[in-house]
Amino acid sequence: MPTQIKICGLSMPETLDAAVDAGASHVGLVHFAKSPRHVTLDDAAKLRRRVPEGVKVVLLTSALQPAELEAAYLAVRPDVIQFHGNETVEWMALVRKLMGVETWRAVGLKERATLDRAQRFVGQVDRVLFDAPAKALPGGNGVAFQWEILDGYEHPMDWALAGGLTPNNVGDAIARTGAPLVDTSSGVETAPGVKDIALIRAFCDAVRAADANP
Ligand SMILES: O=C(O)c1ccccc1NCC(=O)[C@H](O)[C@H](O)COP(=O)(O)O
Repeated sequence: MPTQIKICGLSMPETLDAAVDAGASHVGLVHFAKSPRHVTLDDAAKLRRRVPEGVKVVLLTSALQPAELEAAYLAVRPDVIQFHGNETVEWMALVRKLMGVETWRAVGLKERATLDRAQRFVGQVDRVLFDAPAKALPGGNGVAFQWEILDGYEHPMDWALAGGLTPNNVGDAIARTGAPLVDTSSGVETAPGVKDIALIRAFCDAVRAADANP
C-alpha cells in the first residue's frame, strides 16, 4: 500500500488544490485561533467544498468545548477530527460514536514510555499521530522527535508520523519507521502559515520515491 500523505495547515484555495493535485490522501485544516494556520469555520467550510471525493479532510482542534466542537463539525463536515488538547479518551470515543466521524489523537513522543501509555487509545480512536511534544503550539512546530523511539515497536493500531517532516527528510523517515501515513505542515512552508506549492509537490514526490525504492 502506498504511503499516505497528509498536507496540514492549508488555508488558501490554491495550496489546497495543489496538495490534492500532488496526490495527498488527506488535507488538514487547523481551527485554533492562536495558530498562524487558523481558519474560521466559514473558511474551513469553503475549503472543504473544494476537496474531491477520495481525499479526506482532517479538522484539527485543541480543547474545544462540546458545543464548539459540534458547531465545528456541523459547519465543516470533516472526515476526520484530529485532537491536540487535553481531551479524555472517553470524550474522544463519544465523539467518534455520536458524530460518526473518524478520530485521530496527536501524541507528543519524548520517550518509549509514552508509546506504552498511548495503548489506552486502542479501540477508542481510529489513529494515533506521533509528533514531537507540544511547544509554542500544540502541533505544527516543525520539530522532529527521535524516530528511534519507534524502533521495534509493534503498533497495535493505525498510526501516522508527524513532526518536522520535509521533502528532504521524509524518505529517511519512511525508511526508518515504516510509517503508513506521513504528515507535514511547516516543512512545506516558506514562513509560518505560508504554504508553498513547489514544496508541497516536492514532498509528495519524495514520498513516492521512497515507496518506489524501499
Ligand atoms: O499547525 C498548527 O498551527 C497547529 C495548531 C494547533 C494544533 C495542531 C496544529 N498543527 C498540527 C500539524 O500541523 C501536524 O499534524 C503536525 O503537528 C505536523 O506539523 P509540522 O511539524 O509543522 O510538520
